[in-house]
This record gives sequence, structure tokens and C-alpha cells, in this order.
Amino acid sequence: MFAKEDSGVAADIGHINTKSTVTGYVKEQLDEALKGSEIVLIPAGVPRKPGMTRDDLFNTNASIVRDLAKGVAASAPEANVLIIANPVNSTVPITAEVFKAANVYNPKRLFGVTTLDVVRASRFISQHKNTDPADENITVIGGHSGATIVPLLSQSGYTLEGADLDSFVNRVQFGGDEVVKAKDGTGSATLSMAMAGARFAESLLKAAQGTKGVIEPTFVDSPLFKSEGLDFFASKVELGPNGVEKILEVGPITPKEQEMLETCKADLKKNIAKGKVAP
Ligand SMILES: NC(=O)C1=CN([C@@H]2O[C@H](COP(=O)(O)OP(=O)(O)OC[C@H]3O[C@@H](n4cnc5c(N)ncnc54)[C@H](O)[C@@H]3O)[C@@H](O)[C@H]2O)C=CC1
Ligand SMILES: O=C([O-])CC(=O)C(=O)O
Repeated sequence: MFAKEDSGVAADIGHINTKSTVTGYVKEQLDEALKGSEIVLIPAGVPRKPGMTRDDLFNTNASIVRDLAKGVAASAPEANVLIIANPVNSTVPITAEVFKAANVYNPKRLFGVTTLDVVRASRFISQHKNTDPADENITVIGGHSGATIVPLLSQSGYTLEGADLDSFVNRVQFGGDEVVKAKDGTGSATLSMAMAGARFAESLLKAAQGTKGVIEPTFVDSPLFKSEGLDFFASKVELGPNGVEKILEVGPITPKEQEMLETCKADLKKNIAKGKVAP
């Protein structure tokens, strides 16, 4: 569904709809590509190599995302902006800072795409339970990196115990690392990310066109843990014509999930602070 090219406008989306655009890296063409866009995805940046964390990409990708965000702020300030480039936990705050500096920040229209974590969690539980992954929809909260990825199996009525639970959680948290290792230096998850990005963008479009009750977990400017210093958090979000319609509470979770949430918050706080740099 998505086509990325390294010529012309770097990444044109293959038309999710006529007004959707993926940003490109050819600056002169960026403005033209962005004008009138309702949805802008930012997957531009360097993927990691085996042994690297997503945070290790900060040095290269922070400035790439910052510069593209400046282009979006200038040319498509009202678009829904979907950040895919890693480290998402920091690139979303970076984009927010750029938009604030340009006086066009609308927290309802900035999203860190964490859908791939949901896709993975749904796939991995289907392997345990012998179900169709298409029928699964596991909520994943927190952020998009290692221990900040917190799958909430209990909310789907599932119980895994002991080693089964640990290996499930580990696979969801480090599924990206598995792919990076398998690709052995040639990139990260591309096709599954295309699928996840398409799913999120389609949900947004459906909600924009008036469908009610469209809910996807996503990393947004969130009130949930602001009092603890976390300005952004991924949780279930109801989407609507204005972007974020409603941020849902975390809801009931098990003591083990609460423990994971606490670990997540400590890491996430540092990732967010790192992204809150002056543009
Ligand atoms: N949020 C998520 O779940 C996922 C995030 N990612 C992240 O997405 C990013 C891209 O990963 P891939 O698509 O696998 O890499 P890729 O190397 O296949 O694509 C990167 C694209 O960014 C463009 N690019 C590179 N430098 C640029 C610059 N200075 N300005 C504008 N564009 C530039 C390249 O031309 C290329 O089209 C990485 O940061 C990766 O970690 C990847 C998969 C999942
Ligand atoms: O792991 C990576 O570097 C890419 C990514 O975010 C993922 O696959 O979840």
C-alpha cells in the first residue's frame, strides 16, 4: 500500500486517499507534496542496526524529524501528523516543540504510531491461543521502545502465567529487535510497518469521515500521567474528525501489568525529556 522511493519526492504514499502524503526529503518538493494534506506520515530517517536501541537513532533522526516537522508546520499546519521515525518516544515531543515554536501546535493532531506493537501483540497471542490474529486486538500502552511497550493482555480476557507471560511480553517489547537482527544490518520492519501505518491512517480517515467509536492505541499528548511529568503517553484513543476525540483511561490492570507500567514510566520520562529540546 505504501511505496517509498529514493528519487523525486522521497516517499509518496501510493494514495491512501487523494489527500494523504508521506513526507519526502527533497526540500524543494516537500512544500508541494505537503500542501493540502490531511495526513502526513513521517517515516523518514535511519533504521537501526543489530545491537542498537531505538534511542541510539536519536542523534541522526532527531534533526531529520525536526526539519521535516518544520516543513509540515509551514505547509500543512492543520494536517494529522503521524510520526513513525524512531525513537518515537522522543521524535513526537520534538515535533510538538517545532509546532509550538511555529505557533501551530494542535495536540489533537499529533500521533506517534504504535500500531505495530498492537499488531505484534495480537499476532503473538494468536500463536499461543490458536486463534486468527485478525480477530485479536490487544491493547498496548506506554511508548514504542523496549520496556516502555506495555501489552495489557488482561483487558482482552487472556491470562498467561510465568514463563509464558514473560516470553509473550518480551516478544512484544523486542519484536522490532528480532526483525533488525534477522535483516542483519539492512533495515528494520518495513512491510509490517506499512501494514500498521495503513491501519492507523485508515482508522483516522474513517473517523474523519464520521464513523464513531474508532479506537486505536497511539502515543499522544496525554493528560493521563502529566502530573508525573509524562507529557506524552500511548493509550487507547478514540479518533474523530478533529483527530483525538477522547483519550481513554488505562482501565483495570493486573499487579504485573502495573509493575510493567511503573518501569515504562521511568524510561519514558527520560525519552520525552530528551525530545523536548529547543527546535
Ligand atoms: N514506529 C514504528 O513502529 C516503526 C518505526 N520505524 C522507523 O522508521 C524509520 C525508517 O525505517 P525504514 O523505513 O525501515 O528505513 P528505510 O531506510 O527503508 O527508509 C528510510 C527513508 O527515510 C529517508 N531519509 C533518510 N534520510 C533522510 C533525511 N535526511 N530527510 C528525509 N528523508 C530521509 C530515506 O530516503 C528513506 O526513504 C526508522 O527510524 C525506523 O526505526 C520502522 C519500523 C517500525
Ligand atoms: O525496531 C525498530 O527499529 C523498528 C521499529 O520500531 C519496530 O519494528 O517496532
